[in-house]
Amino acid sequence: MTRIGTPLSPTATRVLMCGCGELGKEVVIELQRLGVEVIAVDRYANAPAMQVAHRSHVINMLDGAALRAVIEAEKPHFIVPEIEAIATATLVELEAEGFTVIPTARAAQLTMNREGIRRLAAEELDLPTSPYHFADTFEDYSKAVEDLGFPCVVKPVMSSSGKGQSLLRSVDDVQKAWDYAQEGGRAGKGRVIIEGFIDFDYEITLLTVRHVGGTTFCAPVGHRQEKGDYQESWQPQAMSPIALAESERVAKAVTEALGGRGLFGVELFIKGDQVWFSEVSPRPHDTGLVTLISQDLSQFALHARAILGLPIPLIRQFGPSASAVILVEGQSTQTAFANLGAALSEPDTALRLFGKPEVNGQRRMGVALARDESIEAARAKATRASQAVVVEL
Ligand SMILES: Nc1ncnc2c1ncn2[C@@H]1O[C@H](COP(=O)(O)OP(=O)(O)OP(=O)(O)O)[C@@H](O)[C@H]1O
Ligand SMILES: NCC(=O)N[C@@H]1O[C@H](COP(=O)([O-])[O-])[C@@H](O)[C@H]1O
Ligand SMILES: [Mg+2]
Repeated sequence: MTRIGTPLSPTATRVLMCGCGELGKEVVIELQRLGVEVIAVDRYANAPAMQVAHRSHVINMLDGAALRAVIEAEKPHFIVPEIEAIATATLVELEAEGFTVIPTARAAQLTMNREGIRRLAAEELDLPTSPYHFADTFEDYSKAVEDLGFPCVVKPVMSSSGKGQSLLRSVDDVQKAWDYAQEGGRAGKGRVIIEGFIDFDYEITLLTVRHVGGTTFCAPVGHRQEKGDYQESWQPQAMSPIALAESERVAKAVTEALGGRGLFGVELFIKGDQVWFSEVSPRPHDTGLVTLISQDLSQFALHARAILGLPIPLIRQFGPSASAVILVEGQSTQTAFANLGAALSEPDTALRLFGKPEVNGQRRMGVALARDESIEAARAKATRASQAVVVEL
């Protein structure tokens, strides 16, 4: 479809975003720039993407009937999942009824649950992954830990941003890691994955876009995670030509298997020339926030173009760039961000403040962005900008 109508008129091109966090907000801004009518849906009011959409709905997106009701009422041309925790079985049904899900309903379904995507990658596509087991009971989980040995990693099968995830170093960690995984899953108690620990040199996200003209890779994004949650990312990550070629092979295989059009974040672990597939987001990736300063077409602009069937002839990379998150800890519904003059005092810096309406515990509320002459300098600059921001609860 290369035709875009007038928003709020009978010719409108309508996109419904399922999930309205910081990633969705930037996608919505890109869609708005192209004159798309955007309907935003999430579990709470005033979510970031709702603040830049034409209208919004607050529903429990894990409730298939509620999701169906909104979609049938809004009749979007494109349904764009932004988080994993959605009633994806309903998306599969809606797709069969003629709706278009980005990239595909099956991709959303397979990646909602770590088991779906892991079995596809390791068992069907034969891609290298960490060794793994799934377990539903403490007993099976203990056996799996014993089999894989220490260190190993346990995660709820349905979770993201490291929620419920633990690194087990010894038998002393077994019980508390289980308890945390049972609390941390987005959809409540249940199955976990236990993975052998990969002692990688570095990890990357290979942003891969499937568009009308084929598949294009962005320059690799390196990142640093703490407790399963991203702290900083940079682009380009230096890689050996062999590791890069292998990364692109893996990314191509997994995105081709998921199909459809859109931007994917393929997470890979690298040691020397060796590459392991970890997981994939069939949507923009948090570590890809760096592309807001590192590329002429950010991952969000690429997603918008791919969704709408618009060409992507070239992605221009602007050189060493970095992002550093702004995490807020505490409790507030009126967080303020001060000292912004200092945060933005250096050239080639930028900030995104997501406008999340509440913090209760720890929450990513913004990100600082920077470009410089080297990755080291860009990382240091982004971190300085992030740390300069003074949070008032
Ligand atoms: N098997 C493993 N070996 C070594 N490190 C791992 C392993 N699994 C996860 N990690 C580390 O934990 C991080 C988060 O893991 P993972 O991506 O599976 O969690 P997540 O909750 O899906 O996070 P997100 O939603 O942010 O992608 C990884 O990026 C990596 O740094
Ligand atoms: N790793 C996945 C990720 O970063 N997802 C992003 O975080 C939002 C949820 O934030 P919240 O937990 O603060 O509501 C999601 O809506 C998405 O934008
Ligand atoms: Mg991940």
